[in-house]
Amino acid sequence: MRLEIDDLTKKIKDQQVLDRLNLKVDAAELLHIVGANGSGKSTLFKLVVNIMAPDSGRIIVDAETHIGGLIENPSFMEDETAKQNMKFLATINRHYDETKIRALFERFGLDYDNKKRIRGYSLGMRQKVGIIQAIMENQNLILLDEPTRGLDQKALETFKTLIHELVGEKKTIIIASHDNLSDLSFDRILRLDKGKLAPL
Ligand SMILES: Nc1ncnc2c1ncn2[C@@H]1O[C@H](COP(=O)(O)OP(=O)(O)OP(=O)(O)O)[C@@H](O)[C@H]1O
Repeated sequence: MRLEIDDLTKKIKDQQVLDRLNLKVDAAELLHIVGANGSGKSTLFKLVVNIMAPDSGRIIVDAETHIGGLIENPSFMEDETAKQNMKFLATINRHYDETKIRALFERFGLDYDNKKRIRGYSLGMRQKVGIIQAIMENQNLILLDEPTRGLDQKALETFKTLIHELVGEKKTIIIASHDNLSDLSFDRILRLDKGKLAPL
């Protein structure tokens, strides 16, 4: 796993969202990026997963980096079930591990065989499915944008336990949020402000 960001710049509609931003992430690091609404957290993640192009600067990832991401509101095929969505998403990389996914659904109190369409899922349920798809293929760089949004207390505990397990498995995890998630033991906390990352 390697992630290095050099002088990344992105303007959206005349707003300088990212301004020569630099970041070097260590393998197995648990990193927290804190930023106010609109500070550019989602934009940064979109650039890292390459669904948006920077104006300048570069993002270096190596061939061993397999990224899993929950960015903004997780989007799914709304008229399909959770299982159909997971199968589809995993098929892109041919890593469909039903036993693992089923266990993750159970931990979050979701029924993997529920025939309900994703359209009928609550915000918290969607968020859980979004977290699961970001980790279900053993991804080694996990980007989570406001992952705790909509989660109830029980789901929050499950989420924290899961993060600790992933840290134990030496996964590199970046969590972006507007508030501080103080009960996760982050290796580093950075603030995104005025387009740049700085120590909190
Ligand atoms: N598609 C778009 N059209 C217009 N403006 C956009 C678009 N995407 C992002 N922006 C603007 O870019 C800035 C950064 O947005 P971004 O979503 O990256 O912030 P964020 O830190 O993730 O915010 P939040 O915490 O509210 O999710 C905001 O000012 C936003 O209004």
